[in-house]
Amino acid sequence: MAYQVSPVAFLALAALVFVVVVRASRRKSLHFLRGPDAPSRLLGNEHQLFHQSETGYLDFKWMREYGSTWRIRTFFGAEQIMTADPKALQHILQKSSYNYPKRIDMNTLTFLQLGPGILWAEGSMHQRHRKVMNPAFSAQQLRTFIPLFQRTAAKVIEQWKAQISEKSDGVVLVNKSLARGALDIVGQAAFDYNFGALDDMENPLAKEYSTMIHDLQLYPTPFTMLYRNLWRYMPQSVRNLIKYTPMHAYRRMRNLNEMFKGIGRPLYHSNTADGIASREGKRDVMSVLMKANNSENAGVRLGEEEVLAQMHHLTAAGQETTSSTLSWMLYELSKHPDYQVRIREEIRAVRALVVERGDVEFTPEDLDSMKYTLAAIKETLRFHPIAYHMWRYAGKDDVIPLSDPVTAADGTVITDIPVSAGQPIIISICGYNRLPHVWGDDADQWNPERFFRLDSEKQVKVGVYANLMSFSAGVRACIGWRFALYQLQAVAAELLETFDFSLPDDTPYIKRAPAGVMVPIVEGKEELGPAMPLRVSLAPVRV
Ligand code: HEM
Repeated sequence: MAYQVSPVAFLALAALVFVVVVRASRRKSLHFLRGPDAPSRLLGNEHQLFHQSETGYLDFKWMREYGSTWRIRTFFGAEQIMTADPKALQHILQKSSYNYPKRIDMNTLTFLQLGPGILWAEGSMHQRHRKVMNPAFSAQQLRTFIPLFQRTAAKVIEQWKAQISEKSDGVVLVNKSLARGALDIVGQAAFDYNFGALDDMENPLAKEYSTMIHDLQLYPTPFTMLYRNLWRYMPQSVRNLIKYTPMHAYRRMRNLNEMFKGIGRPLYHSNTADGIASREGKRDVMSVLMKANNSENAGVRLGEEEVLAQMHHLTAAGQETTSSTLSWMLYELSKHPDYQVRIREEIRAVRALVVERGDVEFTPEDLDSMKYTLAAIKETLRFHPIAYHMWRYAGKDDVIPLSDPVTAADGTVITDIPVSAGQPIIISICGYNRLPHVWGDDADQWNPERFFRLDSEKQVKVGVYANLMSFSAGVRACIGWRFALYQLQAVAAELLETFDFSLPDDTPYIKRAPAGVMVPIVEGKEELGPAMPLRVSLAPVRV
C-alpha cells in the first residue's frame, strides 16, 4: 500500500532531520569507536534494541565483539555511546553529579506516565525532591515496614494454598499475586493507603498496573519511536502538551494519572499542617515526607502537584521492580533445587531460634543472618536487573575515562572518550552486571556462591548495593534500595519456608522481554501478558 504523506508532515520531518543532522555534526565524532552497523538510517539501532529477542541479548553480543564500550546509532544516523565500563559508569553516575541528565525523550515518557516527580526531576529540582524524600528512606524508618511485608506474604501464601488445592498440576502464575502484593505494600508503606489488590481481583488500579508496562512500552512501532524522538527537540512548554496526543496510549496514561490524583488528593490534604496532628505517629513515607516538607523554607518545599506525583513515582518505581525480581528469584530457584533446599534449611534454622527466644516473626537482624538467601537475592538482582538500561546525555563537553580500554577501528587502544555536550549515552546495567572480570568467568550463569568468593576490594566502586548496577549509583541511585531489599528478604523467607517451587512439566521458556523494564513472557503464550508459571507445592516439613 502506498502511504500518502501530507506536505505539513513532510516539512516537519525534513525540519527534524535538518536539526538532528546539524546538532550531530557539531558533536565530536565517535568514528574511532567500533560498533555494529545500524539496520536502519532512520531508526539507527534503537528499534533493534527495543525488539531484541531477549533483554540484554544485543548488549552481551556487542560486548563480546567490541569490549565494554562501543558505538551504536540513534535516530537519523546520529552516533550514540553504549557502555558497561565500570570507570565510565562511576564517572557518569557518581563523579559528574548532574552533568549527565536523562535523555529527554525517555524522561518525557516518565513525565507522561507519572507526572512531575523525583524520577523525572533534574538538577536543582531533583536535589529538592531528594532532600525532602530522603528522611522517609532511612534504615531506621524502613525497619518499621517489616511486619507489613510479612502480613502481605501471609496473604500470598493463603492464596497460593487455595489455588494449588484446586489445580491438579499445581501451576501458579506467581508474578500475578506478587505484583498485587507489591502494590498493596507500596500503597501502605508509601502513603498509608490500602489498594486491597490481593483481596480484590477486580481492583481497577491493580488491573491497570498489571498490564500497563507490557501494553505501553513493549515492542514500540517505528512511528511511536520517531514521534518520541521528536520530543528531544521540543521546549518543555510544548512537551507539556504531548499528553493530549489523540491516541489510546496517551488517553490511558492521562487516566492513570487522574486515578492516582483521585487517591492522592485527600491524603495530601490530610497531611498538610492542619491534618498533620491527626497523623502523629504515622510512619508511612508520605507522612514523613510531609513533615520534612513542612519544615523546609517555602522556597524549597514541594508543591501539591509534586507531592501527588511522588506517590505515583513511588508506586511505579517500587511495584514492578520488587515483584519481578522475586518472580525471577523463584524461577532460578526452581532451576536450582539444591540451592533452594539449602535456603529453606537456613530459613528454618533461623525460625527455630526465633521460636526458642519466644518471638513469632523474623526481625531485620534475623533476615540479615540468612546469608544464602541474601546471596540468592543479590545474584538475582545481578542476573535479572529489572531496569536494564539508563538513557543519558552529556550536559557539557567532557572526557569519559575507561577502566577497560577498547581497541579502536584503526587498531589503537583507547583509554578515554572525549564527548561533546548533547552526546547521547546508553548505560548498560545488564552489561555491567555480566562483566567476567568483575563477577567471574561464570558471569553468564546464575550462581549465588559467587558472592562468597568475590573480592570487592578489587572492584571499581560503582553500584550503591553490592557494587551491582541494578539500583544504579550516585545522586540518582534508587532511593528505595534498602526498602526493596528488606521486602525481598522478608517475603522470600516466608514463601520459601512454606512452599517448594519447581518448573511446570511443559518447562515453558520464560523470555526476558525488553519493555524499558524487563518483563517475563512465556514464549509462545505472549497473549498471557507478563507471566511466570511455576509449580508450587507445600514444602516437606523436614527438608
Ligand atoms: C528490586 C527493586 C528495585 C530496583 C531493581 C530498582 C532500580 C532502580 C534504578 C535502576 C533506579 C535509577 C533509575 C534512573 O536513574 O533512571 C531507581 C530509581 C528510583 N527508585 Fe528504585 N528500584 C527498586 C525498588 C524501589 C522501591 C521499592 C522504591 C520505593 C519504594 C523505589 C524508588 C525509586 C525512586 C523514587 C527512584 C528515583 C530516584 C532518583 O531519581 O533520585 N525503587 N530504582
